[in-house]
Amino acid sequence: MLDIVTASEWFGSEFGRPIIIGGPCSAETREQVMSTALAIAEIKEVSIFRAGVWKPRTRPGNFEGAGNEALEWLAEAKAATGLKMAVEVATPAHVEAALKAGVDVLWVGARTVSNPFSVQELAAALGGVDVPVLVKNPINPDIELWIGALERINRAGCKKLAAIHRGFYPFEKRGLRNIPRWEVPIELKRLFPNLPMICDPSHIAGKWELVQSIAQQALDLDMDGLMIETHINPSVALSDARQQLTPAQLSEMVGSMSFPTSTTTDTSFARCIQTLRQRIDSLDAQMLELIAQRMKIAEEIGRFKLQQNVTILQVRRFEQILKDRLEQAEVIGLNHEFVKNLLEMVHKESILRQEAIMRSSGPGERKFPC
Ligand SMILES: O=C(O)C(=O)C[C@]1(C(=O)O)C=C[C@@H](O)C=C1
Repeated sequence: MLDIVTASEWFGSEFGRPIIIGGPCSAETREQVMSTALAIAEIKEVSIFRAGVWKPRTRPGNFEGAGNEALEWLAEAKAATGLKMAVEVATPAHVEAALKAGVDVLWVGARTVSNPFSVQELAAALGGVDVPVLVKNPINPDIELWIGALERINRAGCKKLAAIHRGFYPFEKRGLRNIPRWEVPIELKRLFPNLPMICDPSHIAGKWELVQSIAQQALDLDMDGLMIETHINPSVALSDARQQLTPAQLSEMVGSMSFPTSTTTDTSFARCIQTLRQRIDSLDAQMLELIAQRMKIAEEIGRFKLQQNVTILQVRRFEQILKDRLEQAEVIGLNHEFVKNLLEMVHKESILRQEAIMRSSGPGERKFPC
């Protein structure tokens, strides 16, 4: 369990869903921070300005952030725009410097979250701190590590918590920069329904032109906000140049997106969805009943195999099943990958049941080849 307060209580009543965070990957110069912040402040939906001050880079020799000096630029941007300021912290010294400079929101990056030692040190530094802390997912889709970081920070006394989904490391570099694996943030939402979930479509997309469709997908999946990298002139950005939007593009994007709510008071919608859900309930019940019948048959086959000393695995038969069912799937409009996964799961369960039958056979019941 996480002991958290809702996002609407973070900064007073005017603050809430969706939480839109915009700003450059890195704070590079005073001019870049000020011009980006002033332009972003014109977009009424954006309430928080983000900028990396200390940049954890994969390889040495790249721009590693402007450091403490950038905190002064952020303080100036905050005074000029009224936007809340957010920075990434990776060490207790970062936490101390950021809070001293009046930073309003801290986030913990994917690499830091991947290391419980670092998270524990950060948690100790965050003890009793009242600013919101946003916890990015770890690099690999390890939900326990993500939950562990949230718990460590929460146990230190931080109640203004949110998670950020920024996708997971792809072993092959093609298509999106990070693999979304939407099922992971969905599972986190299921486990912690009151934990705000913010999506970072910039890191998932890796290219500015793909950011909007990922952002829309996140909102359709009931995420509570977006963190979008925005730079006054992305072509000269010192980090993540390819995935940053201009403030004008951010404004257009936010204006053209749909922000669905998780529920509605419309009574005809409620009636329709209730009828449709009842049909789904009934079909699910039939589906499970059919799977149970199929398993009983697999067990019966297992008992014959035991008597005749025949192997459980029948590759040719399973291949034939896959081929036939996938042909049928295509005709009736079911996704190939989905049906293949489903059949593989069903086959695995059949095998487990037949193995249990073999294991429970008494001595002498099993023949051995002569
Ligand atoms: O046909 C069989 O021999 C079965 O035991 C059934 C079944 C299945 O579940 O479809 C299970 C295991 C075999 O590898 C092939 C198919």
